[in-house]
Amino acid sequence: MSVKQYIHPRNKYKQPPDYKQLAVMYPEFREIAIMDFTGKVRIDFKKKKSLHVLTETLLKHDFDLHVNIPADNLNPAIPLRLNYILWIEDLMTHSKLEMDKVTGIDIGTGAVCIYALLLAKIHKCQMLGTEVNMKSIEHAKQCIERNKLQDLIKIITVKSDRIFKDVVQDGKAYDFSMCNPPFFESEDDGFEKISKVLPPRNAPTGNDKELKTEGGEIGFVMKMIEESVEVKDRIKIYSTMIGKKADLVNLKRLLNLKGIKNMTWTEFCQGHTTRWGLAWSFLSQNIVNLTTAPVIRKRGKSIVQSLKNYKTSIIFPIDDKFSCIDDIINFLQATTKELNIKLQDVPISEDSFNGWACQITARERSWEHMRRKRRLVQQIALKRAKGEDGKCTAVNKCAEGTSVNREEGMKKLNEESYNKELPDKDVPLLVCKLWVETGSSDDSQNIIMQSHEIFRIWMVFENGYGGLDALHSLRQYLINKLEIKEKILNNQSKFKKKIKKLKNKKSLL
Ligand SMILES: C[S@@+](CC[C@H](N)C(=O)[O-])C[C@H]1O[C@@H](n2cnc3c(N)ncnc32)[C@H](O)[C@@H]1O
Repeated sequence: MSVKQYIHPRNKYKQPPDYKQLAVMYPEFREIAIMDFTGKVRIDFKKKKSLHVLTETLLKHDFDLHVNIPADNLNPAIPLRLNYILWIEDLMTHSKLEMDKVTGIDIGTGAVCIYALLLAKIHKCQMLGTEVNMKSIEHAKQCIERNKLQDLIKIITVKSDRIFKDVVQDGKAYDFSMCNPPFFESEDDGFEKISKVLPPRNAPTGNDKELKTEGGEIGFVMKMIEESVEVKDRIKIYSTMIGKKADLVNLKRLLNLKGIKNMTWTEFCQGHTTRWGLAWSFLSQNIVNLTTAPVIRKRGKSIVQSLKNYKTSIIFPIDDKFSCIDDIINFLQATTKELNIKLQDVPISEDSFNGWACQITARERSWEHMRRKRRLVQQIALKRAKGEDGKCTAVNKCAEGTSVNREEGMKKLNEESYNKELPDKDVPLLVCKLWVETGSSDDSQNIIMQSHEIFRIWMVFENGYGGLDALHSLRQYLINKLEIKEKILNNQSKFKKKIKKLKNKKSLL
């Protein structure tokens, strides 16, 4: 499957640029173009100069923008920048805002103020670029003047320990903010780190000042989120690009911790690199609902599907009660604690699974006791109610002694099942892994274009004398406790048939 299929559908670089045509039209491009013996024109991506010339040529050819990228500055690769801009367009349209009327902020606009230039040129957006580096600011201003976009773009200098506070102090409101944050920790040598892992496909570009920040990318975006809580809806939609999937997962958790549920994320796929976009808003979902905004997410086969052990799942739609993975994690942690089930987090490699995993070990069918306990309490309440009506005094008598009877009953019940269930106290009843992930309700698609999101809790059997029967009974308990019986999207008839078949063969327990 081509990587290009995940690029935004309106991104013109879905089709690679025609290098031959560019070489014919632009002498500076001709200088870096290489023609092979078949007559095919290519460029050397390992040369910094070639990357800069390619970007300058594409800006000129496709957008009528005239810039020169300083030799020691970051090369703003256009297909990625365009993917981000197209997502901003989607978010604005989804929020019923017209692109030619919106005002945006580009945090850390850089020496070429690339996002501001493109948005002003394509849509006539009013843009404010913020920057800490004086040299970049000077160069960005030259780019704006050269392209006669002074009426649409303004650049301001900000202090390096602030993100929005210097920007919105004049009381002005903005429709969106965007940012390509500095990626590396101040202490890191990012380039060295990258080149140690992989021989780079493209020459690294950019200097320490524009690429490094205290706390790295995650530190920068955390500060952005903190400040956004103060600035609130003076910016309608906050957004940022993210370079590492692990950072995306942690930042989504931070938003959730702050109670910011009106959020979304997407993938920017172009060629060999993937980046992510995260957006959030403090506006009510009646005004701007990011949770239903268009997104592009590669389906990617999660590693759970390739696991050999028997597995079943609970699939249900995301709603207000369970709106993000953290809600499910909290639910599972609380429920297993209540049931005296051991739960241990399972570390997972960041690229193979976009979710959370744990291993649980149950020594007894504590969930069944819970169920019986609940039924008993319900029965007692019913009996009491009948007694209060005066219709059933005999039962009422029985209800008077309920607490004693109930405790005794439960003790007996526990003893009975303990003796029955634990043939060897060292062998657990059930060990299984739980994998929690989000996905789309339409499994037939490779790309998720709209966030009709669902939760999938995979239950993967590991061992235990309770066998698949225990796994299935715990699954049922979780469904009841989640109160999703009516909403569940996968029915278990196949599973039940399989259990029945296995039981008949006496291969269970
Ligand atoms: C990775 S570069 C992105 C440049 C450009 N936006 C792009 O996408 O090519 C990050 C930029 O953020 C700037 N920067 C760092 N801290 C900042 C802050 N607190 N406020 C605004 N800009 C900052 C850096 O100087 C650098 O130019």
